[in-house]
Amino acid sequence: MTDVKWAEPGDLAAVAAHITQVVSRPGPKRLAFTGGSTPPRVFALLADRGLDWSEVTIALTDDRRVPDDHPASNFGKLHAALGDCGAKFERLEEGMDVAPFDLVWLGMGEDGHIASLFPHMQALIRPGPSVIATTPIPLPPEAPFDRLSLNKRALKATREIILVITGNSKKALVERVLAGSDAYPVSDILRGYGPPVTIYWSA
Ligand SMILES: O=C1O[C@H](COP(=O)(O)O)[C@@H](O)[C@H](O)[C@H]1O
Repeated sequence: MTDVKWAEPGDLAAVAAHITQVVSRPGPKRLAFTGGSTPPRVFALLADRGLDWSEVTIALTDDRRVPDDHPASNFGKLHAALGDCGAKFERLEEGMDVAPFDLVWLGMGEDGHIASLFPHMQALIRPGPSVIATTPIPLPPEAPFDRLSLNKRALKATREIILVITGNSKKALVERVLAGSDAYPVSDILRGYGPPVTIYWSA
């Protein structure tokens, strides 16, 4: 069973501190960052820290299939905040395989989706590749786009996962999963076999 622990409830500074620790380890590091609305707030904290990113490769767990300059582009937001930091950026391309990570940072939607693995979706499942095309059903009104996503195997190929959630309803969903619900995409991350997970929650 996965080793899951809750971080002390706090703000997103604790998430930035966790990522800082990983970035500050000696040697090459591979990080996968989530999409959604929370990351830019953490990117802003990281950008202010003067970290040495020269041995860091940053990938995304998922993205919307939109141009980089579209407001819904996860890559666009990542690049706007950290594009000059010195890290190498690895773009998601359908059908590609990715090397294992040191840290995978996941967010979670109100429906329990992680990356762009939704409870109901069309996904092109092919043997092998880590990056798959997905289409949520129904398309969420706030981001009605086809997606690219790391599959679960790639998300779990990491030394550790941090799951960063905000709000009481997402906290309640995670508590249901930890109490035994297998109904959500996040269930397998928290209750299947895989790397240790630290959950960061803030109101
Ligand atoms: O659409 C997405 O949103 C979720 C939740 O992100 P939030 O920061 O807006 O709560 C995210 O986990 C996922 O990667 C992304 O595709």
